[in-house]
Amino acid sequence: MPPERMSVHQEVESIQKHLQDQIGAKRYENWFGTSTRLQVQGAELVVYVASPYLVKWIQKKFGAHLGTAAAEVMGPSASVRYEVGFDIPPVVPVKTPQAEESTKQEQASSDAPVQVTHHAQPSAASGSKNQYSTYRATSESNSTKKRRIGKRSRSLTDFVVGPCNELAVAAVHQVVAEPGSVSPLYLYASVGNGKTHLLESIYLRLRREAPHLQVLNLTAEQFINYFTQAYSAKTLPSFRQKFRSVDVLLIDDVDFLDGKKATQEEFLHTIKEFELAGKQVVVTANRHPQLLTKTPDELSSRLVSGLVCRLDRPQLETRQEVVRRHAKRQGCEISESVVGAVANRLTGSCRELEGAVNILSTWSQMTKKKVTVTIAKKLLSQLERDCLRIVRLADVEDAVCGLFGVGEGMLKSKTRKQSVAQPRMLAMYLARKLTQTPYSEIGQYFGGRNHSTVMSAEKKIDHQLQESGVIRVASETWQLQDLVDTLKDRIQAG
Ligand SMILES: Nc1ncnc2c1ncn2[C@@H]1O[C@H](COP(=O)(O)OP(=O)(O)OP(=O)(O)O)[C@@H](O)[C@H]1O
Repeated sequence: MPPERMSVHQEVESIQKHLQDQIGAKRYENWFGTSTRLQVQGAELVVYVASPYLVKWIQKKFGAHLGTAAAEVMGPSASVRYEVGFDIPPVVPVKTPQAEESTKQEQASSDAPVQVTHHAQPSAASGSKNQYSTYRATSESNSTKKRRIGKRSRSLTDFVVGPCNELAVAAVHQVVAEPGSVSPLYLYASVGNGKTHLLESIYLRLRREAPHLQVLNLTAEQFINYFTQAYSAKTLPSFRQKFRSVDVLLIDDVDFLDGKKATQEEFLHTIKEFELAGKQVVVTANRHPQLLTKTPDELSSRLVSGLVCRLDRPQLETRQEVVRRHAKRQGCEISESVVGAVANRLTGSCRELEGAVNILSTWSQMTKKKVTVTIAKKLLSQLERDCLRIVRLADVEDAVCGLFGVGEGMLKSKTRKQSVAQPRMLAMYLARKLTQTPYSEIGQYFGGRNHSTVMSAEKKIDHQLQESGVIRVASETWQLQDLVDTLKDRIQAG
């Protein structure tokens, strides 16, 4: 019988001890004291490192030691994976047997017996084995997102495909089958509809099926951080070399770059290099490249030059399947009527659906009762009441001005210049659709205009939407539907 394994906490301690013995206490303290953390996950030793530069360094200098220590403590099939993250998790928690079990279940339900950047060598075999490195950047793009370290990885098989996202999913399959063939791939959607999930799926698939490729997965905010750090430290050449030497670049939330001139320029050069080398870039955003209004034309036209796919809000069948699968993952048994009740009620995003299932599941665990349709409806109406956001006219005004770069107060001015009149018309339309405000009050708000002006704005935009029309503002032409969807999402998200 194989010897029983220690707890993960003991294993980490033991690996740390082995490392100290191999490299000496001082070097250990220097390199593994504060800027690196170790975690044991199943048969993997995960080495969390503070920056991509450090990853290379740690792999080169200590890859073999880490491999040896992992093999000694966890057994010869142990493997070592490196993760990059600003939010390095605190010292490894001691896992309870239940936690261990749930980790195993999560791993089993994930696409991957996800695999590792390189296998640990039981003997003094080397970091040179480690001819490929797959980074995973793990700090978050903005405060609204949770960090991904320790979170369930989201795989392609977990992703529910429906008419709302099938083109995007087909493109993702193409990217993993032949990296570089659809580049740049630009995926955009409103919040919670699968952008990050698809990016992570690409990362996982490539790590498993093309481990020789270097894949860099990070958020646009991290890109900015690395860039500004390199800029201040005068290490831009090394930054460029590191970023441009990877084979596949995955960047989440590129809308975050909007208006950040210096980083946009750097990003543009990065994309150009990738294009020249026939390498793959995949980016996600909350809107079409054309609606990145503070982005230079050269960059937005690069971004549309590959394939641009929208992930629409999920239709009923997709929502139902998301609910079923998430309930199953939560171990929460729900009937088809409950699935229907949730999916009919929440139409916005998959994240919303998962949140609702979490509430039902928690209720069921706490009360030890099965969720009925009546209970589900009651819990969901409480949820809706708590989350209800009241849209004000000023929210509409802010969102429209922000998107078109119209100065404060201009929508309320008398000017009839097209660059202001068109956004104003759109603002009136959105005010009518998203608030309960009467026509006369909307007219009053936007510069003391008559109620008939608001009525005609509503009618005109409705008509143009039916005709799949475009709207011209200044020298730009916009797809009206995209514009309206983007603005609605922003206003409702607050
Ligand atoms: N089609 C889908 N099938 C299954 N799960 C999905 C699908 N779309 C989204 N989800 C789930 O919904 C949650 C939110 O998705 P994700 O984080 O990818 O959203 P996002 O589009 O990146 O949102 P944000 O704009 O906030 O970054 C995740 O848990 C994800 O796994």
